[in-house]
Amino acid sequence: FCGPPGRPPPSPVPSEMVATWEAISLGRQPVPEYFNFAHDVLDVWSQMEKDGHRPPNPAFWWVDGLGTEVKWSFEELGKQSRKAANVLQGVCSLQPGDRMMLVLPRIPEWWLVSVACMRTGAVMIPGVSQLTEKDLKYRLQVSRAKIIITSDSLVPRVDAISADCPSLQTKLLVSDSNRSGWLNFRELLREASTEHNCVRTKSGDPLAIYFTSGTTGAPKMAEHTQGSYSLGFVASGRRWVALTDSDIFWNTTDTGWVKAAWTLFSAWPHGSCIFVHELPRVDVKVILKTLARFPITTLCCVPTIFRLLVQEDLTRYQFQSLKHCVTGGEFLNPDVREKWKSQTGLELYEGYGQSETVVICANTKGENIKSGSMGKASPPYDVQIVDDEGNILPQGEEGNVGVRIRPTRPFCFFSCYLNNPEKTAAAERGSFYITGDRAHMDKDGYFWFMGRNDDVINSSGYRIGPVDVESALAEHPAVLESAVVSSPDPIRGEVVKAFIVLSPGYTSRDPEELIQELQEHVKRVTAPYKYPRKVAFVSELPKTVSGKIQRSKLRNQEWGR
Ligand SMILES: Nc1ncnc2c1ncn2[C@@H]1O[C@H](COP(=O)(O)OP(=O)(O)OP(=O)(O)O)[C@@H](O)[C@H]1O
Repeated sequence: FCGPPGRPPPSPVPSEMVATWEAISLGRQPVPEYFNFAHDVLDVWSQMEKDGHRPPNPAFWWVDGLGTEVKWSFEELGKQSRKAANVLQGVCSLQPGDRMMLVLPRIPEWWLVSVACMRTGAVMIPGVSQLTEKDLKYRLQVSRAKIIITSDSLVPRVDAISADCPSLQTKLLVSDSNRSGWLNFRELLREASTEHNCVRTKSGDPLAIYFTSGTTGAPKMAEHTQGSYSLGFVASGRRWVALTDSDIFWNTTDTGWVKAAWTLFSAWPHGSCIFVHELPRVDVKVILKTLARFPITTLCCVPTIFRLLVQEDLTRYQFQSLKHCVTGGEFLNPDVREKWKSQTGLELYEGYGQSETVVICANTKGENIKSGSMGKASPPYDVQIVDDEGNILPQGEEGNVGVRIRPTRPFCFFSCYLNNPEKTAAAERGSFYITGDRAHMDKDGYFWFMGRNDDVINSSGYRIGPVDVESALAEHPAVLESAVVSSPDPIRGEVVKAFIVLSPGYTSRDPEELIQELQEHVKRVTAPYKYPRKVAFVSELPKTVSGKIQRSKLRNQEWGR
């Protein structure tokens, strides 16, 4: 079933088919020379659906919270995405290998266009709707994207810079109204043919480009291949996300982040349904009501959202079908996991990875969870703690999280930072790719995250990971959330400073007294040298649109950078 397009796909038994993909995903079988997710996965599921080999739940289920719903079977998804592919190849003249920027809110067209890119062999470059004119110009210029597809809100920003982007030939708008200089995607889709021959892509052909967030210089373009993403999530989709063809999986992520692609490539190989709520902004009440109202079986949110969810009285909600919850993208405080578990009876499985990779570590279903650890290495990755030269460090020692890339680079890995051989080389030390994160591994192979390289605090010779201090603070009822960073100190060089958002009910406490209480609390629950010598109460923490705490902003503020 990895054969060329054109031939009707055979209809194997789902379990056999998924087992083959999983064996490839685990590195136990070679990656086929040719692979195209739309043809080799989605169209095969469509056939199995027709043959009655799949439960009747949709492949895609979108709600806007106002009563509008879109439900597609694999067959309907196939039909609509073939129409979309015809729009891209026809009026937009997109050729295989051409790049397309995809900046849409959580609307069904994001999934359609992603699949249409696969069908046409185009390379998608997802981005978030918060991109400024400057961000858009930079991304369009360096990627030389030929098309951008977006919605109304971004039109003025794109129009303001498109004259400076010579490669940009077509602007596609997803809207019910028309704009001068823009093609209307919805109108074109309505007219398009449902007949389309999927392009025969090689597994090594590019599939997607993700811009890194650019914490250390200009954002870099991490390129993934067809094989990397299409097959790289099958194993973690089953082991970490525990997906089957009867599951309905909701990940609240923004479409511009890798997590949206992670979800797509985890869920659909298993025949699961991807559930989407338009969710224009994060609203915990909406999330809880949605979980109660729809038969969602599997949930993924960033830890920040779980931190907010556990502040609510969860016993007021009955989640009719929820049975498996995963999180990742930043550190999960053990306290949050325990509160979620005690209130819902559900375990929270943490995973760890990057835009450059698939899942690096995870707490998989059925394995013992060590609270505070991000789990064990996710095969086929060989993950080790290494020094700055790439030498493997002894168990328990803190170092860089490294993924082995020599003698064999895992297939499920970014190919390079495009146009940036220096940065690509700089991320490699010896036989390892260096993630930029610090951690240690215990004797059982569990990884314990300490912080990003830049976030680790060095105070009087002690190295302190911010997440340890934040987790200790999280155990105090006064703390809603916190961010811990280094702050200059004339004697110690740098000291630990905690920025704390107080829980409701604690805001009227005497600040000096509360600071002392919190400092004593941290000294009690973790090594005393880690306690925050400086504390500031704030109303909110700076976060990325994906909800991650931006410690670098607070640190720069402290150091006057
Ligand atoms: N489970 C986890 N625990 C702790 N940190 C995590 C976890 N999962 C992901 N991360 C953090 O998120 C990073 C990867 O995130 P992503 O690729 O989205 O880039 P980003 O957050 O935009 O960061 P960058 O600034 O490096 O571009 C990891 O390197 C790690 O620092």
